[in-house]
Amino acid sequence: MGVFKKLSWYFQEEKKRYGLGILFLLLVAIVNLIPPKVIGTLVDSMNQKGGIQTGQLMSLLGLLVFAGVGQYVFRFGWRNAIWGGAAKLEKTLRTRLFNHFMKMDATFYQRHRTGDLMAHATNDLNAIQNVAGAGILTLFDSLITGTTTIIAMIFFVDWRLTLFAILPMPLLAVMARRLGMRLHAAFARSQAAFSRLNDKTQESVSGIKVIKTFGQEKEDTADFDQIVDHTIEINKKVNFLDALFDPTTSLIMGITYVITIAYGGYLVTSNAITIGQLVSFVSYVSSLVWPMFAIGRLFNILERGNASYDRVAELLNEHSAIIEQPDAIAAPAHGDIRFKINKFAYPDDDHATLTHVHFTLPEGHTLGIVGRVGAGKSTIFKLLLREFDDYDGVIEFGGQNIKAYTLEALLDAIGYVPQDNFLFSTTVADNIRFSSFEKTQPQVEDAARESAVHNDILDFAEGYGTLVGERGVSLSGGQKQRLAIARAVITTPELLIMDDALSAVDSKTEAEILDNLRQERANKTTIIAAQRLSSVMHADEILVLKDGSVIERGSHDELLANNGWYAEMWAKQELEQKIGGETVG
Ligand SMILES: Nc1ncnc2c1ncn2[C@@H]1O[C@H](COP(=O)(O)OP(=O)(O)OP(=O)(O)O)[C@@H](O)[C@H]1O
Repeated sequence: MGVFKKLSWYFQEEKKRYGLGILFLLLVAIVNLIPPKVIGTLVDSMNQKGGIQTGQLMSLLGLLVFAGVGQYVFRFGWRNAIWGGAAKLEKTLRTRLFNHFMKMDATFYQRHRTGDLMAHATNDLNAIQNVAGAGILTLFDSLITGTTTIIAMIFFVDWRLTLFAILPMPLLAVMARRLGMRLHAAFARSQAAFSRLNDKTQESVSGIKVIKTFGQEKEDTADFDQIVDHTIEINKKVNFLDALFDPTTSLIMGITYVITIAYGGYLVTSNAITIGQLVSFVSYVSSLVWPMFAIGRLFNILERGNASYDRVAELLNEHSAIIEQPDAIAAPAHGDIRFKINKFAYPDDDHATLTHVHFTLPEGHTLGIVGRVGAGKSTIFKLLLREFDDYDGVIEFGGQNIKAYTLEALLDAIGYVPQDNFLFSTTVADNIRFSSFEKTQPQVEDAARESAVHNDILDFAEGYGTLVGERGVSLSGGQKQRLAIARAVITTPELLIMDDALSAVDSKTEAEILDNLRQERANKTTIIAAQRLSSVMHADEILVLKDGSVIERGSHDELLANNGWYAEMWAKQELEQKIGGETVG
């Protein structure tokens, strides 16, 4: 019952709706008492000498029609109120959870796996919704129907018969609870097996090219079959337990009917009750099956809901480490960038990823950052984007600490092209105007021209209207990178960050894009991280990073004259270019 208390804020908010729902449940329970009573009276009247009078028959039939119509209306009423309340709760929690996910920082996503977060957003919310729907229904319906039926049995028939007849009923609740628990555990295993099967299917389908290239079809199919067998085995257990419900209910109800007929028959023969009353009683007994059964089910619904509520509440209680100051600057950031990091280590990592990385980037200048894989280039960007706040040092944008801005003001000023691009399942045009949907088609096309992807887009079957992403056409790595650049440059950001964003385009296209950027962004600041040195050779300053520290810095010419790592790498890449090889890092 604890989960009802935890959800009391919601029931409080929706007390009118739930009050109405419960009132309708009560009305349904009351009209439900009419048909058995009417049938009993009919039997008794037909048993009388001279049979039933037409007038009496008509009024009894009228009562039955009234009960039928009443049930129709009141059932609609409670369904509307209670199921509607449950759906509204799910929507409220879903929106809250989604907004929370949006607010959380990078460490949160490092702590929680995407699959788990998705499970919370689907299964857990479903279980909580069930408490506000089926939970409330089963609780009140079983209480109301159970009580009104027992009262009717006592008043309309006989209290002793009632007492004997309901004796086996608690067994029904116990059975529903115990079987329910076992079924729940089996169901959880079945869900886990199903997730595994899902993962496997997704992995095999998306990795089909690799599987075929390596001739692993047989092995993969065998692996798949094994997982399918395992899933079926577990589901058999679920079906077995599920199949026990009906026969067990029938058995317990059978015992109840035997007691009712035996003792009720005795009461009829001893003239304590009439035949009609016994007929009514049998009908009332069958109305008690559901309430008893429901009480057993209720515990399972509440238990699942409770565990799910705790998991969701725990997630919602986590706070982002990135906190905006109450008086944060909301005006978009612009101006020089001063990056002065003495030390930064990722959370839960003792080892410093950046040490003494200092640079000043005047507004309108371009900075190049090069270095081997894992040198710390992307980490610099993560700090600029305020994905992590916990470092020794300071980062300023336009003379203000970046932590002094609202996140929106900071991020609006930055156009970021990450290493791994993500395209949404929508049109090419909408992917480009992702951060600002008000951009017009000509603006979208300008951005595409600037990133040298316009002609490629015109070659697609439906041009800018072509669907990309999961359900769309497959794009080459270079096309994806250029679309990501277009998405970043369309807002003409104060600071453009390109994190190895040209690695998949050929040298000619790279030169074209860099040339466009120099022209279009003459007064704007740009930072380019790259493995290929030709991407940064025109930068005003280039930093060479090694193990998170700056080991060389200067312009392209200065670095060549320096004869260090940069000069050596340049010579190597020049040679590769000449012999037509690929870039190495
Ligand atoms: N979220 C993280 N948590 C812990 N360590 C991380 C995290 N991200 C990166 N690292 C580590 O920090 C170091 C620097 O990584 P970073 O991605 O900044 O390098 P990089 O120079 O951008 O390399 P690449 O060109 O491959 O992206 C690496 O050793 C990496 O393993």
